[in-house]
Amino acid sequence: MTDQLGGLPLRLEGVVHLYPIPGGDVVALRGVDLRIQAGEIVGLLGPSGMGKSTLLRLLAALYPPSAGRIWIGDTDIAQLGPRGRRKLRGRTVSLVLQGPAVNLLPYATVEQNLAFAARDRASRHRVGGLLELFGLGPLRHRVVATLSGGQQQRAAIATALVPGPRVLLADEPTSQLDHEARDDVVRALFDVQRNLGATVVMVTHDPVVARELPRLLTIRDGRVGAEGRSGEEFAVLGEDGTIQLPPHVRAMIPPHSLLRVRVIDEGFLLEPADHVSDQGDGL
Ligand SMILES: Nc1ncnc2c1ncn2[C@@H]1O[C@H](COP(=O)(O)OP(=O)(O)OP(=O)(O)O)[C@@H](O)[C@H]1O
Repeated sequence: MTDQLGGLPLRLEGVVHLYPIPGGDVVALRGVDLRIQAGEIVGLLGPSGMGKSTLLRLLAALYPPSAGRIWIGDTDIAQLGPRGRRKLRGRTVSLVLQGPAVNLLPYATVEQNLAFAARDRASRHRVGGLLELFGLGPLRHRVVATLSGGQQQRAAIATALVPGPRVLLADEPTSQLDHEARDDVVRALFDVQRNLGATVVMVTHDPVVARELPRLLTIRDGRVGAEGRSGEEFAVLGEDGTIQLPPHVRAMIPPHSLLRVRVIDEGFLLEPADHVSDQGDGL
């Protein structure tokens, strides 16, 4: 048995992140507002290059945001120095990077990998339970490099959990896996949430994995553009009142069009001003 880890809530307000490059900055995130409850499991979706991995790396306290606030529980990462962030990474938050092999020592056994991640008595105590929880007991003496991709990924998740983090972050944990291995890894991530109680945030491109998740955040143009719950997609109203229209609606109207916001009994309508008739017919 493995003790409950107990998840922490995450809160982001106005998070902006720039990467300085010669000749200018790349704006990876341009105002992310987001709340994730303690013990939730959430997916980050979105087109390539829209900021998903940046968001995950900021949550992992790898570096501070260029602007904005990121709370993990009661701790604002933006206020921490390198030492504080390192401490948080070691104990409170764990990141499983894309490609299971990069998270593990390939020529050590599964058990040795977990044991190396144990820094104190409590985490050493966790190793046996994690091997059991992720079906790694029979593989404990196998050298990591001899395992399949799915087995390596389960070992990477178990290793990330040894320090007892309360938030687990995973960057495309099922990429490069066959269907069976993918399903095993998804089950393992649900175990982290359900059995250990940790908060889980994962980036995924896989629609099958996305369908399993109760909450999906779509990152578009460096913001949370949309949110899916129980198969239905919603636009998200930012703290500053902005919303992103869904791509199929954006395709109907050119950028910089004027939109009229009309309050009606049931809510409101957005009307492209060019197409509004004298009678005021909307979209
Ligand atoms: N270290 C870096 N230096 C400069 N630019 C970067 C760096 N890392 C990311 N970027 C840029 O920041 C933007 C967001 O990148 P990010 O990797 O967060 O997107 P992503 O949504 O995770 O993409 P993918 O799905 O392809 O992994 C992109 O324009 C990317 O080129």
